[in-house]
Amino acid sequence: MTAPVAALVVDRLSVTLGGRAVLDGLSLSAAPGRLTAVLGPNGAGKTTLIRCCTGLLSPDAGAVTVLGRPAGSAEVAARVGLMPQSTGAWSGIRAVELLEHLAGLYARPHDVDALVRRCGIDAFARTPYRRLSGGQQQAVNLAGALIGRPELVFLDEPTAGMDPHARRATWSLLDELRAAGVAIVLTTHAMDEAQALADHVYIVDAGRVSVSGTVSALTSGDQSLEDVFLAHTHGATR
Ligand SMILES: Nc1ncnc2c1ncn2[C@@H]1O[C@H](COP(=O)(O)OP(=O)(O)OP(=O)(O)O)[C@@H](O)[C@H]1O
Repeated sequence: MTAPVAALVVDRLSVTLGGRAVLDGLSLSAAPGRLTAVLGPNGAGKTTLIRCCTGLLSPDAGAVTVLGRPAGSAEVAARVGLMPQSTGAWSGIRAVELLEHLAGLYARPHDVDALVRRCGIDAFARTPYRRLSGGQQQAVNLAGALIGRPELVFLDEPTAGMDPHARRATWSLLDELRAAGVAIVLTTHAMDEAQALADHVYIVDAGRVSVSGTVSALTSGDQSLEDVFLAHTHGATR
């Protein structure tokens, strides 16, 4: 059996911002039907990595290949989803209007009503975005990332601010996406989340991968994933 083609290949990526090396030769990959977790302390470079992978930022060195094409190329833009940490000010638009607008950008989008129900946002789908709670905004942002049926989706701390019900509902949605063959790249500070969801984990520190592997390989012996994280990263934001 041949190995599945990688959905994402990040090859020795380097980015300098404000005179500082934010990414420093970082390499990783992600496969279809797998959830890849990128963990790291505040300021480790996770969001910068996602910005490079989605074509929002050009690296100083290295390459990112997304679905077989260079990151940011027009051919793959419609096949990739992004849930950023913050969407900025959507302001007065209602969730359902936002999703209808986004659906119009794709050739084969999900049905908005069905996605609204599946993401548990029906109760507040007609509330202006700025009036939503933090966790409700996260749920809308997740729906926005999925509306175009992406083959590869980047989720930057998708469950931050969600209550345990919403978090578990999101986990089950991610399981469904994975089973449907979607490649999921997720960042989180919740070690239990990474432990529960990830097929493969990359722990990033100061812009490079300090250790990687499956959860079971990383946590062999008595170590929890948090122990491994603490052992392979530095505490202070630099
Ligand atoms: N435009 C910029 N100019 C200068 N420095 C920047 C810029 N954008 C990001 N940085 C710096 O790059 C570093 C990495 O930021 P990044 O947002 O990628 O971290 P992160 O791993 O996502 O952190 P967190 O877990 O807190 O979200 C930080 O120190 C940040 O201050």
